[in-house]
Amino acid sequence: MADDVRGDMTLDEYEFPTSRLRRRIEDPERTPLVLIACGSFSPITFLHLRMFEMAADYARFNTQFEVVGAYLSCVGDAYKKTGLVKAEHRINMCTLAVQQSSWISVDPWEALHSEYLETAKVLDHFDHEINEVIGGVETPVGKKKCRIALLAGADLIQTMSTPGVWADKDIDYILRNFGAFIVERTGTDIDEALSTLQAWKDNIWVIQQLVQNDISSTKIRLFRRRDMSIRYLVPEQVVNYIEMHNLYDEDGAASTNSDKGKEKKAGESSGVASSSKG
Ligand SMILES: Nc1ncnc2c1ncn2[C@@H]1O[C@H](COP(=O)(O)OP(=O)(O)OP(=O)(O)O)[C@@H](O)[C@H]1O
Ligand SMILES: O=C(O)c1ccc[n+]([C@@H]2O[C@H](COP(=O)([O-])O)[C@@H](O)[C@H]2O)c1
Repeated sequence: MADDVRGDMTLDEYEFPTSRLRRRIEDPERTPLVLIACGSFSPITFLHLRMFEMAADYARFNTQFEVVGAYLSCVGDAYKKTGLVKAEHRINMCTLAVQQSSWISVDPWEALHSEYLETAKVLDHFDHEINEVIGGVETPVGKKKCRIALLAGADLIQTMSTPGVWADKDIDYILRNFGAFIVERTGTDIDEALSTLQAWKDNIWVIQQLVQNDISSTKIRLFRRRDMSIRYLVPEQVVNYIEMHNLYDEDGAASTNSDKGKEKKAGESSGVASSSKG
């Protein structure tokens, strides 16, 4: 049965989405892996979706893991980041974006909370639902617990070495118990980003982008404000949703916070020509 995931649902109506989670693996040598991408997704882009495919290929060719599922978890409105539209819209856009995927799900649990939830708590939630409630996955040698791992871009892991962004105990907790698959990102020096995280290097897997893709949600928002096309940068259903709800347009009515201040920086780096609107 399809999962019921709607941006306007409440926590009381929430059920953990399981329809795209594979319940069995055939190779007894492999460890089942579930990838969790945490972020704003304001809006979700094709690069966010590509991250899952890149990580699955990486895991298959370079590790003993076997991917059995993946989740997008949108941060809640309390995060108050620049350009964040309401969680309701972000959940709906993510749900539309993964409609064609057989293995990527959207879990609205984090975003349905009115208070901010640290990523360590979000990963605990997945561990609880998948390994305690469901009990892991079947293998020819009995049930195995899944490895739950964070999937993130290099910029996110870099924030772990920026003082004051993450609690030290959370970095240790996440990288010791879960680990992270990190996708290279233009503009972030991966060696520098990892230099302070050497204690957990065995739990950090770095994925090269073989086709460099520098899409960012910031640029999508910027294009919208300048009345430029965002088609083929985000899934078609997401384009339609953004247009139907007038998201990321000039007045930013649906936003939890404004994008002011980010526009110039993003415009400079993306080579976007100034328009009369910009
Ligand atoms: N072009 C990219 N290359 C690698 N990782 C990316 C890229 N775009 C986003 N990510 C990763 O996707 C995750 C979710 O990111 P997020 O929602 O913040 O997107 P973003 O495009 O970075 O957003 P914004 O532009 O609003 O800061 C993060 O781990 C981020 O590092
Ligand atoms: O748990 C933390 O302390 C923590 C500190 C910084 C960032 N995060 C998470 O990292 C993600 C960053 O998303 P973004 O859009 O700011 O790149 C988002 O899911 C945040 O909740 C989490």
